[in-house]
Amino acid sequence: MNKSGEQGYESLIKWLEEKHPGFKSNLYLREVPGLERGLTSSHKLQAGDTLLHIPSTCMLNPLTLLPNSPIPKHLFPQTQPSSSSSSKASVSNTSRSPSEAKRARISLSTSSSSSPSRKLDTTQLLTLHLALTKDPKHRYESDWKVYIDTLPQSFRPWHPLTWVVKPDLDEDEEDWKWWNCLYQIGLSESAKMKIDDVRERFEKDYEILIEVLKEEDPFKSQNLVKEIGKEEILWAWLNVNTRSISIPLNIPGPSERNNHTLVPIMDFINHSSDPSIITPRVKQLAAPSRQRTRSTSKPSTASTDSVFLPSPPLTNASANGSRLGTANGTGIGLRKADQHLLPGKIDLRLVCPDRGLDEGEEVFFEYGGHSSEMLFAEYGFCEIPKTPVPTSSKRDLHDETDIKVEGLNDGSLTSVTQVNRDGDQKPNDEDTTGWLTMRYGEVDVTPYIRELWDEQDDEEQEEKKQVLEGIGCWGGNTLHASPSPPHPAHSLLMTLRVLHLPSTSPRLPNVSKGLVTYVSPSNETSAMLTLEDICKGAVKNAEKRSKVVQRLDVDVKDKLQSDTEKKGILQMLKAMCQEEQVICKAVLERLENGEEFS
Ligand SMILES: C[S@@+](CC[C@H](N)C(=O)[O-])C[C@H]1O[C@@H](n2cnc3c(N)ncnc32)[C@H](O)[C@@H]1O
Repeated sequence: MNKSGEQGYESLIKWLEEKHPGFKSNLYLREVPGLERGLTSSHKLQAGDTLLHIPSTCMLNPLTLLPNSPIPKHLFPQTQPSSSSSSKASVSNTSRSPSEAKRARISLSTSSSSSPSRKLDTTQLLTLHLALTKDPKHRYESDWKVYIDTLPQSFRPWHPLTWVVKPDLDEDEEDWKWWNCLYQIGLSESAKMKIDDVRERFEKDYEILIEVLKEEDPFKSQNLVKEIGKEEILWAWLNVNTRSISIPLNIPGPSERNNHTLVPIMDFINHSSDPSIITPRVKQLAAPSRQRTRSTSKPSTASTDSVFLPSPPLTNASANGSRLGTANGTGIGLRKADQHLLPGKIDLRLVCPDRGLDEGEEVFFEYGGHSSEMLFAEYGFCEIPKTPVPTSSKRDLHDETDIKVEGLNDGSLTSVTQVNRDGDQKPNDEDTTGWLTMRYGEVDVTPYIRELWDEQDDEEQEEKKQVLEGIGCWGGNTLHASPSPPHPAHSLLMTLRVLHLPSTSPRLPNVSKGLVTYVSPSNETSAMLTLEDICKGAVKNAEKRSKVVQRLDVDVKDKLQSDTEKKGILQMLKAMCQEEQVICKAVLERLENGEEFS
C-alpha cells in the first residue's frame, strides 16, 4: 500500500475510534496484489472472536446523512411508517410498489422544475453526496470525508462501465478508444448485455442527478452543474454500486435501490466463492442508544444469528446486480424474531469463522452467487480456477505475492484464484478442468436464444413467452458447471422445448400448467439438436475471441510493457473465453453420449 493509502486508513481508524463508540477491529488493511486492498487478520483469531464491529452511526446512508446534509431534505427518500422505527427521516403515509416507484422516477426525470415531490432513491442520494465532495470550491465537505478519502480514486480504465462511457476530456479519448474497442471485440455478447444493463442504470441515475443540480437550490444558484459533470457522477456511482451493502433502512420501493449503505472498513472486504475461506458470519446487533462518549457504549446483547452474506443486487434485466447484499439478494431482511432491530440503527459485527483465522489471513465475503460475467460487469473482476493442488498444501500466509486459495474441504480439485489486475495470475492453458468444479461456473446463451425468438412471429412469441413465464422459466438461459456434471438450466431446456412446439400444439396448455416438462421424443430431439448448435456456436465464438484477446495481449506486451492494467484485464477476458469453451464442450460431450437432461 502506498504511503497516502496507509495514512488514509490510519486516519479512518482514528476517526472511527474517536467518533463512533462501539467500533472495534481485529483486522488491518493490506495491499493484496491485483486486488488493490483487502482486509487481513491482525493476529491469530479463534472461532467467535469479533473481527469487526461497525456501529450504525458511521454508516453512510440516507438516515445518517439527513440531520446535517446540505442536500435539500425534500429530496431524501422516505422511510416507511413503522411503529418500531424511530428514524428522524420524513415519514410517508403510503408505501409505494416497485412499479409506482419506477413511475415516480420516470416523472422525476421529465419534471422541469424544482418540486417538493421530487425524491431520490438511496443509490442516487449517496451518489449525489459523494459527487458533491468533488466540488473544486469545496463547498460540500462531507462529515464522512475521512472515509471518502479511502475510496478508490478512479474506476478508469479498469471498470468495464468506463469502457462504454466516453470521458469528458478530449485528451483522455485516445486511450479510451482502446478500451471501448476491447468492449466491442473482447467480450461475449452476453457479457456485453450485462455491461449494457449497468450502463442503462447509470445513465438513468446520471440524468436525474444532472436535473437535480440544474433545478434544485443551492446547486442551481451556484451553477454547480458546471463543476460536477459526468466523470464525477460516474466515480461516485461506481463507488456506491461496487461497495455498498444491503441492510434494512425501512425505505419502501425496490430494496436494491433503497435499502443499502456504505460501510467504512467492511467495504474493503474482497469476494471469494470458495466456501472454505469465506467468512460468512455477520451478526446484526441493535445499536445501543449512544451518547457520543466512549464510556457509555456497551456492546448490545440483542444480537441475532442472522447471517449476512454480501451478495450483489437485482437489476432490471437479469435479476442480478451489483450490490453487496445477502445470500438471497434481498438485503438483511428482518425476520419476526429480529424486530427489535430498528432499521437504520443496526450495528454489524463480523465474527471469526469456526476454523479460526491465522495472523495475516485475508477475510473474504461472497458477494453473491455470481457468474464470471456478472462479477466482471458489476465489479470489474472475475475469478479463475488454478491448477489442482493437494488439499493439504497450505498457503504461506506471509507471502504477500501468493494470493491463491487452495484446497476445498470436499477434496474437489478446484482452487480459486483472484484474478490479478496487474496480470500476474493467468488462466491455466494446459489444464482447464478447474472450470468444471467452479461453484458458479456458467455460460449465458441468451443471445443465441434471442435469435431463435426472432424467428418466431409476434403472436407466437407472445403466447410462448406467457407459457414460460407461467412456469417460471422465462430467462435463465444458462449452462452450469455445478452441481456436476455440467448441464443446461431447467429453464433453458423448457425454453428450447417450447420454442420447438407449434403454438397450436395441444401439449402447450399442459406445459403451461406445469403438468408436462418432457413433451415428446421428436420435440426432445429438436431441442437437443438446437442445444448442440448453440454449444458449438458458443465454442466457436469463444475460440475466435480468445485469439483476438491473445493478439491484443501480445501487442500490449511488445509495445506497452508498463501497461500492467491492460494485461490484467486481458487475462480476465481470456479466462472467460476458456470458461465458455470448457463448459460448452462438456455439455456437448454429454449430448454426444446421448445423456438426457431434465
Ligand atoms: C467492496 S470493494 C473491495 C475492496 C477493494 N479491493 C479495494 O481495494 O477497495 C470491491 C472491489 O474490490 C475488487 N475485488 C473484490 N474481490 C475481488 C477478487 N476476488 N478479485 C479481484 N478483485 C476483487 C474489485 O475491484 C471490486 O470492485
